[in-house]
Amino acid sequence: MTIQRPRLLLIDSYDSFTFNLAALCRAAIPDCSIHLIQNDQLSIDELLLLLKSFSAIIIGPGPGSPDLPEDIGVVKDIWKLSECDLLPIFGVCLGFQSLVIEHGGQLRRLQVVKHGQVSQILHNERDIFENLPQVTAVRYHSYHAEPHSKEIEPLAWADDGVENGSVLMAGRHRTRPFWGVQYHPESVLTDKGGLHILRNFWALAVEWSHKRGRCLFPLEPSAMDILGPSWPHLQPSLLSSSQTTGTSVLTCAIDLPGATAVNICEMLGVDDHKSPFILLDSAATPGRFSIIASLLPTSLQILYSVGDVSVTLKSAKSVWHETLDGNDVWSWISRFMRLSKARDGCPEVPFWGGLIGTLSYELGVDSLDVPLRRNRRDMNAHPDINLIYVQRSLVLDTLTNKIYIQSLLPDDSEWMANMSDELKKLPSSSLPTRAPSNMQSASALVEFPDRSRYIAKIESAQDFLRSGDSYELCLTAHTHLSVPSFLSTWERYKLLRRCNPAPYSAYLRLQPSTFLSSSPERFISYSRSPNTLCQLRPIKGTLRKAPGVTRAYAEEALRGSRKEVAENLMIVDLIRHDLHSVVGLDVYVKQFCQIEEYENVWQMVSVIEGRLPAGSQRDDLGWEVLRQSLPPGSMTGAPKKRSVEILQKLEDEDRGLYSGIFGYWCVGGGGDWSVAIRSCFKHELDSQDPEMENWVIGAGGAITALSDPQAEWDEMLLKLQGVLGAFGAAKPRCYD
Ligand SMILES: C=C(O[C@@H]1C=C(C(=O)O)C=C[C@H]1O)C(=O)O
Ligand SMILES: NC(=O)CC[C@H](N)C(=O)O
Repeated sequence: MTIQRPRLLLIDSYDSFTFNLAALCRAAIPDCSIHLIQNDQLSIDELLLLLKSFSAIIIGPGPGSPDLPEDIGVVKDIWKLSECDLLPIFGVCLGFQSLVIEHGGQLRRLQVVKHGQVSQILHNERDIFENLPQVTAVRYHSYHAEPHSKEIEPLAWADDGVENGSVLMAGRHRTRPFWGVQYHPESVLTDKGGLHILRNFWALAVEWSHKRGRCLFPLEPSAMDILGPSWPHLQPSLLSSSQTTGTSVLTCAIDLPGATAVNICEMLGVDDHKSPFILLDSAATPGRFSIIASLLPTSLQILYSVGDVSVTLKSAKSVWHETLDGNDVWSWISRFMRLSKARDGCPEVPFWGGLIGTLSYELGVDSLDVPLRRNRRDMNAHPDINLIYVQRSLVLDTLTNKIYIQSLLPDDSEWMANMSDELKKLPSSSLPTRAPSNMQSASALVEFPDRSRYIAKIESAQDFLRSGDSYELCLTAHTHLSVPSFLSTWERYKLLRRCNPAPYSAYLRLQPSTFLSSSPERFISYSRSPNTLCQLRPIKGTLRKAPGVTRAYAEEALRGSRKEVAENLMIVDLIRHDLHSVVGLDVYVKQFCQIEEYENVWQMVSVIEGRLPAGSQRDDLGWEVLRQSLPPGSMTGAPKKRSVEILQKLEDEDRGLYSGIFGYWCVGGGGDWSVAIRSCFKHELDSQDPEMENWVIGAGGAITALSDPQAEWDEMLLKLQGVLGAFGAAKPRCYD
């Protein structure tokens, strides 16, 4: 007799924590395989045909309300299974609420919603809580369900005191094999109420199935066609093996104490504004390497905007298009990088050559299947993908003062020797950047977001949080600047670098867009294969630096604040989900809510890492995680899809390059991308007047139910302030 592996059906209601639940199930139920469907993917009749092949169903959390068909989908009908179709079911949050209300219970709104809040769970140590004395668990909910019939047996509660009184936290059906919890067993801060509960559920489920004599049928090929492969899985398109062939990277390292990225750029002719220029600048710690491209007239630029059926390729002399032939742009870029694979670069240098540039926020919105605003192409839109293939580069290690001169071109030793000679002639430091004396008189016309409008948007965001549609929303707005163009974009970048030096600074002149960054936030970095390690570093929690605001003060104000930790936790859980969806099980939180110091602010930063099982060969794993994780969770809120839909309505215009990402994918396989915040950008055609330039600065912050609208407005201005300095502008006094 063959022993069947347990097989779970996980129903997702478009949540951003679903793969965390899948990982928890794998840990609790050894060797189980998990098939995931969306709650609107199959009708109940289609689902009934598949159920005999599953050991149990897990119903995940989600935005919205369990009594709205568009939010709950097929889950509503699952509770009505006939005796012969019956199987064990476990519901989490939205799934639990549905269980209770479909068995006579009442759905109610919490008076004080709980998003990312940790509660003590009181229970009677029975059933799924057997052998569990203490449970502290994370809650993400705006509704709660009260059992009004004998059918549901309550198993656990949270005592919310005057806020909400006693709130049901778990229950089971008295006669049918249905269980559920209101809290989130899969959250990283849920202690004991996660793994043990799932294990206890599984023991009870096995016992019930055994008594019933229920046996598991194999999954037929037709069912596999509907369900797709089980999780975790490697998509075949991503199973490319690591090549040992490919271009050989030429590297020459020289010691140049005193050399700066600014000096090197100026030596390379950054002030010639007719051609593109690229600097990824580690202008502050923890940044270490600064990358400067030495571009050629033949350097290839790759441009794409959502909806295009081809990729536009450009060099100084020509423009041509390559059709996507029904494939998506992501696989086009993956293929490009596979064909550009290189070897033998210096292992300690993160970038040997490869793609550098920007990906817009809307590219991510589109990949979530959320509709974009109409007519976005009528304006001088920035391309959604704007990358340059860099074949010659200089990488400055700011720690050792070594410069690596690198080329992917064959027989390029003459260029390398000349470059080395030129670099040795550089003065040993650059002159300090000063604001030009006429800066104030020719200062910028600044159009700030309207305060009362922004506050009204914060309040509507909070309505969406109270109605259960989102747990956190990162609301943002653009500030538009019109400035006389007497200062070159490079001079402006140097001012920004001086006002707000940051680890992910950048000067990217990628026609038609010029993008200047002083970002503190890494989105994702991924190491070279094999055993690619992906790291994401979301920031949530911002505090202005001021006299008396010491590290100890910032620790207390950020790490000691329930509101700030909740904001950060929600994004940590969201990113764990994004990573689990691609890499499978090996995802962990390396750092939780640490305080980091930047030029003008203290920030609270978490670090989440994920790795494929040893031996897996996936050259584009990092790219796949990047693609699945856009837009960055710290810029959307959670659950991501519903939050982005809400933000599309609340915000007035496309975010464009702001909130997207910028960085590189190296021909050796690694990559490093940052979140495009504390930055500004302009389009080369956006001013009718050649004497004027129009710049955009985006800024915003995460709104939660605990947010104070005035404080959120101030936080948005604080983030704006660091960039306004590069324009000789300041926020209006009347806003203080
Ligand atoms: C939205 C911005 O920043 C984001 C929001 C943060 C917060 O809410 O504390 C911190 C860093 C970013 O993820 C911005 O800088 O414009
Ligand atoms: N996390 C959840 O599943 C939340 C369920 C529901 N949207 C609520 O807010 O109550």
